[in-house]
Amino acid sequence: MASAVTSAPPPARPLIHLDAVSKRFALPDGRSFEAVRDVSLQVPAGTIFGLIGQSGAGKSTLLRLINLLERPDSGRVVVDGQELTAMSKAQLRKARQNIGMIFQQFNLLQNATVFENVAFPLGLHGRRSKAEIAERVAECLELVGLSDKASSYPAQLSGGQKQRVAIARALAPRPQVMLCDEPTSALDTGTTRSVLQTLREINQKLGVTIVIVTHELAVVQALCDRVAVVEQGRIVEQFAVADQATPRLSTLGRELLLEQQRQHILQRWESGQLAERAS
Ligand SMILES: Nc1ncnc2c1ncn2[C@@H]1O[C@H](COP(=O)(O)OP(=O)(O)OP(=O)(O)O)[C@@H](O)[C@H]1O
Repeated sequence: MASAVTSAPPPARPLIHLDAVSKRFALPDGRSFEAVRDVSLQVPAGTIFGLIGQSGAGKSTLLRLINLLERPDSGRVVVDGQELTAMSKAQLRKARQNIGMIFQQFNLLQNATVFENVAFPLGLHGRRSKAEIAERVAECLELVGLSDKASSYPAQLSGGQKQRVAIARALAPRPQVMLCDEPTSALDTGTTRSVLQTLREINQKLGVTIVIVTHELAVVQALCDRVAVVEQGRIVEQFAVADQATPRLSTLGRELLLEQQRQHILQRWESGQLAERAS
Protein backbone atom coordinates (compact mmCIF):
# COMPACT_ATOMS: atom_id res chain seq x y z
CA MET A 1 0.00 0.00 0.00
CA ALA A 2 1.33 3.41 -0.94
CA SER A 3 2.20 5.41 2.13
CA ALA A 4 0.40 8.69 2.54
CA VAL A 5 2.50 11.72 1.81
CA THR A 6 2.52 13.78 4.96
CA SER A 7 3.71 17.30 5.20
CA ALA A 8 3.46 19.52 8.22
CA PRO A 9 1.02 22.38 7.72
CA PRO A 10 2.70 25.78 7.47
CA PRO A 11 2.81 27.50 10.88
CA ALA A 12 -0.14 29.88 11.22
CA ARG A 13 0.92 33.52 11.40
CA PRO A 14 0.64 34.98 14.90
CA LEU A 15 -2.41 37.21 15.00
CA ILE A 16 -1.68 38.34 18.54
CA HIS A 17 1.83 39.11 19.71
CA LEU A 18 2.66 40.17 23.24
CA ASP A 19 6.27 41.21 23.50
CA ALA A 20 7.74 41.37 27.02
CA VAL A 21 4.64 42.91 28.61
CA SER A 22 4.50 43.74 32.32
CA LYS A 23 1.70 45.19 34.41
CA ARG A 24 1.94 46.54 37.94
CA PHE A 25 -0.99 47.64 40.10
CA ALA A 26 -0.80 50.25 42.87
CA LEU A 27 -2.01 48.89 46.22
CA PRO A 28 -3.94 50.98 48.79
CA ASP A 29 -0.99 50.85 51.24
CA GLY A 30 1.26 52.60 48.71
CA ARG A 31 3.12 49.50 47.60
CA SER A 32 2.62 47.93 44.17
CA PHE A 33 2.03 44.43 42.86
CA GLU A 34 3.35 43.05 39.57
CA ALA A 35 0.42 41.01 38.17
CA VAL A 36 2.05 40.25 34.80
CA ARG A 37 5.81 39.88 34.57
CA ASP A 38 7.68 40.19 31.30
CA VAL A 39 5.36 37.93 29.31
CA SER A 40 5.91 37.20 25.64
CA LEU A 41 3.21 35.26 23.83
CA GLN A 42 2.13 34.56 20.28
CA VAL A 43 -1.36 33.38 19.40
CA PRO A 44 -1.60 31.90 15.89
CA ALA A 45 -4.48 33.07 13.69
CA GLY A 46 -7.50 30.77 13.76
CA THR A 47 -6.65 28.99 17.02
CA ILE A 48 -8.56 28.67 20.27
CA PHE A 49 -5.99 29.54 22.90
CA GLY A 50 -6.52 28.91 26.62
CA LEU A 51 -4.96 30.77 29.55
CA ILE A 52 -5.14 28.68 32.70
CA GLY A 53 -3.74 29.11 36.20
CA GLN A 54 -4.65 29.37 39.85
CA SER A 55 -6.77 32.23 41.15
CA GLY A 56 -4.72 35.42 41.22
CA ALA A 57 -2.11 34.08 38.78
CA GLY A 58 -2.68 37.01 36.40
CA LYS A 59 -4.78 35.38 33.65
CA SER A 60 -7.47 38.07 33.41
CA THR A 61 -4.91 40.84 33.51
CA LEU A 62 -2.98 39.14 30.71
CA LEU A 63 -6.18 38.81 28.65
CA ARG A 64 -7.09 42.46 29.22
CA LEU A 65 -3.62 43.51 28.07
CA ILE A 66 -4.46 42.11 24.61
CA ASN A 67 -7.08 44.80 23.93
CA LEU A 68 -5.41 47.32 26.22
CA LEU A 69 -8.27 47.35 28.73
CA GLU A 70 -5.18 47.24 30.91
CA ARG A 71 -2.27 49.22 29.49
CA PRO A 72 1.09 47.52 30.07
CA ASP A 73 3.79 49.43 31.94
CA SER A 74 6.31 48.06 29.49
CA GLY A 75 6.36 45.85 26.41
CA ARG A 76 4.44 45.87 23.15
CA VAL A 77 1.04 44.52 22.12
CA VAL A 78 0.58 43.79 18.42
CA VAL A 79 -2.71 42.52 16.96
CA ASP A 80 -3.06 41.77 13.26
CA GLY A 81 0.22 43.55 12.55
CA GLN A 82 -0.85 46.76 14.32
CA GLU A 83 0.97 47.86 17.45
CA LEU A 84 -1.81 48.82 19.85
CA THR A 85 0.67 50.15 22.42
CA ALA A 86 1.85 52.80 19.94
CA MET A 87 -1.62 54.09 19.01
CA SER A 88 -3.47 57.28 19.81
CA LYS A 89 -6.82 56.96 21.63
CA ALA A 90 -8.76 57.40 18.37
CA GLN A 91 -6.64 54.79 16.56
CA LEU A 92 -7.05 52.39 19.47
CA ARG A 93 -10.84 52.84 19.48
CA LYS A 94 -10.90 51.82 15.82
CA ALA A 95 -8.47 48.90 16.28
CA ARG A 96 -10.58 47.56 19.16
CA GLN A 97 -13.45 46.86 16.75
CA ASN A 98 -11.28 43.96 15.62
CA ILE A 99 -11.26 42.52 19.16
CA GLY A 100 -14.54 41.38 20.73
CA MET A 101 -14.75 40.47 24.40
CA ILE A 102 -17.12 38.50 26.62
CA PHE A 103 -17.17 38.24 30.40
CA GLN A 104 -18.24 35.85 33.15
CA GLN A 105 -21.18 38.08 34.20
CA PHE A 106 -22.22 38.85 30.59
CA ASN A 107 -22.13 42.67 31.08
CA LEU A 108 -25.34 43.32 29.11
CA LEU A 109 -27.26 46.59 29.20
CA GLN A 110 -30.19 45.65 31.44
CA ASN A 111 -32.58 48.36 30.20
CA ALA A 112 -32.01 47.54 26.55
CA THR A 113 -33.52 44.74 24.49
CA VAL A 114 -31.45 41.92 23.05
CA PHE A 115 -31.59 43.71 19.67
CA GLU A 116 -30.35 46.98 21.21
CA ASN A 117 -27.57 45.21 23.09
CA VAL A 118 -26.22 43.61 19.91
CA ALA A 119 -26.69 46.83 17.92
CA PHE A 120 -24.83 48.87 20.55
CA PRO A 121 -21.25 48.47 19.21
CA LEU A 122 -22.47 49.04 15.65
CA GLY A 123 -24.01 52.38 16.60
CA LEU A 124 -20.79 53.46 18.32
CA HIS A 125 -18.57 53.09 15.30
CA GLY A 126 -18.90 54.11 11.69
CA ARG A 127 -21.77 55.38 9.69
CA ARG A 128 -24.08 52.43 9.28
CA SER A 129 -27.69 52.92 8.25
CA LYS A 130 -30.49 51.59 10.47
CA ALA A 131 -31.20 48.92 7.86
CA GLU A 132 -27.55 47.79 7.81
CA ILE A 133 -27.50 47.60 11.60
CA ALA A 134 -30.76 45.63 11.69
CA GLU A 135 -29.41 43.19 9.10
CA ARG A 136 -26.16 42.62 11.00
CA VAL A 137 -27.96 42.18 14.34
CA ALA A 138 -30.27 39.60 12.76
CA GLU A 139 -27.26 37.73 11.32
CA CYS A 140 -25.50 37.66 14.69
CA LEU A 141 -28.59 36.55 16.60
CA GLU A 142 -29.08 33.77 14.08
CA LEU A 143 -25.46 32.68 14.56
CA VAL A 144 -26.04 32.21 18.28
CA GLY A 145 -29.53 30.72 17.88
CA LEU A 146 -31.47 33.61 19.43
CA SER A 147 -33.39 35.04 16.47
CA ASP A 148 -36.64 34.74 18.42
CA LYS A 149 -35.38 36.76 21.41
CA ALA A 150 -34.64 40.11 19.71
CA SER A 151 -37.27 42.00 21.69
CA SER A 152 -36.63 40.32 25.05
CA TYR A 153 -34.78 42.03 27.89
CA PRO A 154 -31.76 40.37 29.57
CA ALA A 155 -33.78 39.73 32.76
CA GLN A 156 -36.09 37.49 30.73
CA LEU A 157 -33.24 35.23 29.57
CA SER A 158 -31.41 32.25 31.07
CA GLY A 159 -27.69 32.51 31.86
CA GLY A 160 -26.76 30.63 28.69
CA GLN A 161 -28.98 32.89 26.57
CA LYS A 162 -27.45 36.00 28.16
CA GLN A 163 -23.97 34.74 27.30
CA ARG A 164 -25.12 34.11 23.70
CA VAL A 165 -26.35 37.70 23.48
CA ALA A 166 -22.93 38.81 24.73
CA ILE A 167 -21.30 36.64 22.06
CA ALA A 168 -23.57 38.12 19.35
CA ARG A 169 -22.72 41.63 20.56
CA ALA A 170 -18.99 40.86 20.49
CA LEU A 171 -19.31 39.45 16.96
CA ALA A 172 -21.38 42.29 15.53
CA PRO A 173 -18.43 44.45 14.34
CA ARG A 174 -16.90 41.36 12.62
CA PRO A 175 -13.80 41.04 14.84
CA GLN A 176 -10.91 38.73 14.02
CA VAL A 177 -10.27 38.12 17.71
CA MET A 178 -12.58 37.26 20.58
CA LEU A 179 -11.38 37.46 24.19
CA CYS A 180 -13.35 35.38 26.68
CA ASP A 181 -12.91 35.91 30.42
CA GLU A 182 -14.31 32.87 32.27
CA PRO A 183 -17.32 32.78 29.89
CA THR A 184 -18.88 29.63 31.37
CA SER A 185 -18.06 29.98 35.08
CA ALA A 186 -21.57 31.22 35.90
CA LEU A 187 -23.27 28.46 33.89
CA ASP A 188 -24.30 24.88 34.67
CA THR A 189 -22.71 21.92 32.87
CA GLY A 190 -25.31 21.52 30.11
CA THR A 191 -25.40 25.23 29.32
CA THR A 192 -21.60 25.36 29.40
CA ARG A 193 -21.49 22.64 26.77
CA SER A 194 -23.80 24.50 24.40
CA VAL A 195 -21.98 27.85 24.85
CA LEU A 196 -18.66 26.09 24.12
CA GLN A 197 -20.25 24.59 21.01
CA THR A 198 -21.26 28.11 19.88
CA LEU A 199 -17.70 29.37 20.46
CA ARG A 200 -16.31 26.45 18.48
CA GLU A 201 -18.66 27.19 15.57
CA ILE A 202 -17.61 30.83 15.57
CA ASN A 203 -14.00 29.73 15.39
CA GLN A 204 -14.60 27.17 12.66
CA LYS A 205 -17.17 28.95 10.50
CA LEU A 206 -15.95 32.53 10.83
CA GLY A 207 -12.26 31.86 11.51
CA VAL A 208 -12.34 34.03 14.64
CA THR A 209 -9.26 33.55 16.85
CA ILE A 210 -10.35 32.96 20.44
CA VAL A 211 -8.36 33.54 23.63
CA ILE A 212 -10.13 32.16 26.67
CA VAL A 213 -9.34 32.46 30.37
CA THR A 214 -10.76 29.60 32.38
CA HIS A 215 -10.11 27.67 35.55
CA GLU A 216 -12.16 24.74 34.24
CA LEU A 217 -9.91 22.02 32.84
CA ALA A 218 -12.90 20.38 31.14
CA VAL A 219 -13.41 23.62 29.17
CA VAL A 220 -9.80 23.58 28.02
CA GLN A 221 -10.10 19.97 26.99
CA ALA A 222 -13.38 20.51 25.13
CA LEU A 223 -12.42 23.70 23.34
CA CYS A 224 -8.78 24.72 23.20
CA ASP A 225 -6.13 23.90 20.59
CA ARG A 226 -3.35 25.31 22.66
CA VAL A 227 -2.91 26.41 26.24
CA ALA A 228 -0.53 28.51 28.32
CA VAL A 229 -0.19 27.97 32.06
CA VAL A 230 0.15 31.17 34.08
CA GLU A 231 1.81 31.20 37.52
CA GLN A 232 2.56 34.34 39.50
CA GLY A 233 2.30 36.57 36.45
CA ARG A 234 4.51 34.43 34.22
CA ILE A 235 3.82 31.83 31.55
CA VAL A 236 5.48 28.69 32.85
CA GLU A 237 4.60 26.40 29.95
CA GLN A 238 2.61 26.18 26.72
CA PHE A 239 1.46 23.12 24.82
CA ALA A 240 -0.94 21.83 22.19
CA VAL A 241 -3.84 20.23 24.06
CA ALA A 242 -3.77 17.21 21.72
CA ASP A 243 -0.09 16.60 22.49
CA GLN A 244 -0.18 14.09 25.31
CA ALA A 245 3.33 12.77 24.68
CA THR A 246 5.49 15.74 25.65
CA PRO A 247 6.00 15.81 29.44
CA ARG A 248 4.08 18.61 31.14
CA LEU A 249 6.11 20.89 33.39
CA SER A 250 3.50 22.49 35.62
CA THR A 251 1.12 20.92 38.16
CA LEU A 252 -1.85 22.26 36.22
CA GLY A 253 -0.45 20.93 32.93
CA ARG A 254 -0.13 17.48 34.53
CA GLU A 255 -3.63 17.71 36.02
CA LEU A 256 -5.00 18.50 32.58
CA LEU A 257 -3.19 15.49 31.13
CA LEU A 258 -4.69 13.22 33.83
CA GLU A 259 -8.15 14.63 33.09
CA GLN A 260 -7.62 13.96 29.36
CA GLN A 261 -6.52 10.38 30.05
CA ARG A 262 -9.50 9.86 32.38
CA GLN A 263 -11.91 11.10 29.71
CA HIS A 264 -10.24 8.90 27.11
CA ILE A 265 -10.65 5.78 29.27
CA LEU A 266 -14.26 6.73 30.01
CA GLN A 267 -15.04 7.15 26.29
CA ARG A 268 -13.43 3.79 25.45
CA TRP A 269 -15.35 2.10 28.24
CA GLU A 270 -18.63 3.69 27.09
CA SER A 271 -18.11 2.68 23.46
CA GLY A 272 -17.24 -0.87 24.65
CA GLN A 273 -20.49 -0.99 26.61
CA LEU A 274 -22.45 0.20 23.57
CA ALA A 275 -20.80 -2.40 21.32
CA GLU A 276 -21.53 -5.14 23.88
CA ARG A 277 -25.18 -4.11 24.10
CA ALA A 278 -25.48 -4.06 20.29
CA SER A 279 -24.00 -7.58 19.86
N1 LIG B 1 -7.03 46.79 39.45
C1 LIG B 1 -6.27 46.10 40.29
N2 LIG B 1 -5.67 46.69 41.36
C2 LIG B 1 -4.88 46.01 42.19
N3 LIG B 1 -4.58 44.69 42.06
C3 LIG B 1 -5.14 44.06 41.03
C4 LIG B 1 -6.01 44.70 40.10
N4 LIG B 1 -6.40 43.79 39.17
C5 LIG B 1 -5.82 42.63 39.53
N5 LIG B 1 -5.07 42.79 40.62
C6 LIG B 1 -4.27 41.74 41.28
O1 LIG B 1 -3.46 41.14 40.30
C7 LIG B 1 -3.38 39.73 40.52
C8 LIG B 1 -3.81 39.01 39.26
O2 LIG B 1 -5.21 39.24 39.07
P1 LIG B 1 -6.01 38.56 37.87
O3 LIG B 1 -7.43 38.97 38.02
O4 LIG B 1 -5.31 38.86 36.62
O5 LIG B 1 -5.81 37.03 38.22
P2 LIG B 1 -6.56 35.76 37.67
O6 LIG B 1 -5.52 34.73 37.42
O7 LIG B 1 -7.44 36.13 36.54
O8 LIG B 1 -7.42 35.35 38.94
P3 LIG B 1 -8.93 34.78 39.07
O9 LIG B 1 -8.92 33.42 38.43
O10 LIG B 1 -9.16 34.72 40.53
O11 LIG B 1 -9.82 35.77 38.36
C9 LIG B 1 -4.24 39.43 41.72
O12 LIG B 1 -3.41 39.33 42.85
C10 LIG B 1 -5.14 40.63 41.83
O13 LIG B 1 -5.53 40.89 43.16
